[in-house]
Amino acid sequence: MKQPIVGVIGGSGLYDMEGLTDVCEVSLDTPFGAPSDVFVTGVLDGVKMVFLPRHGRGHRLLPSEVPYRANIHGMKQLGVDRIISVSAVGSMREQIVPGHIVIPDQFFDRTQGKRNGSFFGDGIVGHVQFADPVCPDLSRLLAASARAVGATVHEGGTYLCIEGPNFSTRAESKIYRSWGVDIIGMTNIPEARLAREAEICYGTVALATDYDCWHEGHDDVSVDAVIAIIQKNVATARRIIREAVGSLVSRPGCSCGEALRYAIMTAPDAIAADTREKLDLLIGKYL
Ligand SMILES: CSC[C@H]1O[C@H](OP(=O)(O)O)[C@H](O)[C@@H]1O
Ligand SMILES: Nc1ncnc2[nH]cnc12
Repeated sequence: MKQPIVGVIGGSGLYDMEGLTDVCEVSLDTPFGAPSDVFVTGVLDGVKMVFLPRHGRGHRLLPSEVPYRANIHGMKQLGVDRIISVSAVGSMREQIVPGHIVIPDQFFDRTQGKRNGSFFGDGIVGHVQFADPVCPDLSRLLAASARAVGATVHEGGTYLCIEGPNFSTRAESKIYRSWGVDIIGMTNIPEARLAREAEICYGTVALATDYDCWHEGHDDVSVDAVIAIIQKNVATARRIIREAVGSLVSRPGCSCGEALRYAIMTAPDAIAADTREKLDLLIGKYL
């Protein structure tokens, strides 16, 4: 049975993985361009790991500039079957206090079309199911792991993804709250879509860093406030990952690994050879 290979995509404040043994830096290219940075591979408590800082080391890439397709394709090339995303988010609810952990189970897309959230196109059409955008098994494990390390964790919740890079206006923030969202960030939606198309389980550990700008009793979100909370809590995120990795089972019950089985609309003989080659790693087994 295939042993799990766990990918971690580190967000704001998480630019490396501690505790890995057999560490290697892997620089790779993809049919979708260059990833955010080199991938760091290694072993954590006996489990193979692949780490990538989403914004690159030194935090060089805007949320809209992150090469999401290359990042997920690179993870797939390295055999990753589960991705843990770590992200800083604003809280849209009083009870989600900065420092708390949220494991979202829904996303709401408010990006503005500047990112490519699909591997399909160029003569091949596919539509994956996305009603439940995160892996339920991985997310349950992440929530249990967060509890196990003593974090205050909110299991479930809707992550609203804005384009950024600026934070929201107060009017936007109040309207988003009226929509019933729980947290706000700028990065997770294209990743989750692409991970589903790549048949990789995806789950998010969201660290609440601020109350955005809707809360009259708190300062409006600013980078220095976000960084201060992340610095206090990044160790918790690392402990959650370690705890989760230690409890992984090799075969989850979810259907993420078969997301493309009924998704491809294009007749196999209508797919051009170069498109077929470009997508071979993702769809080859179905053609
Ligand atoms: C530094 S606050 C805004 C920034 O932080 C979040 O990034 P990530 O999801 O990579 O942790 C948010 O989405 C913004 O990109
Ligand atoms: N308030 C906020 N809005 C968008 N992204 C964020 N990341 C952290 N806090 C955020």
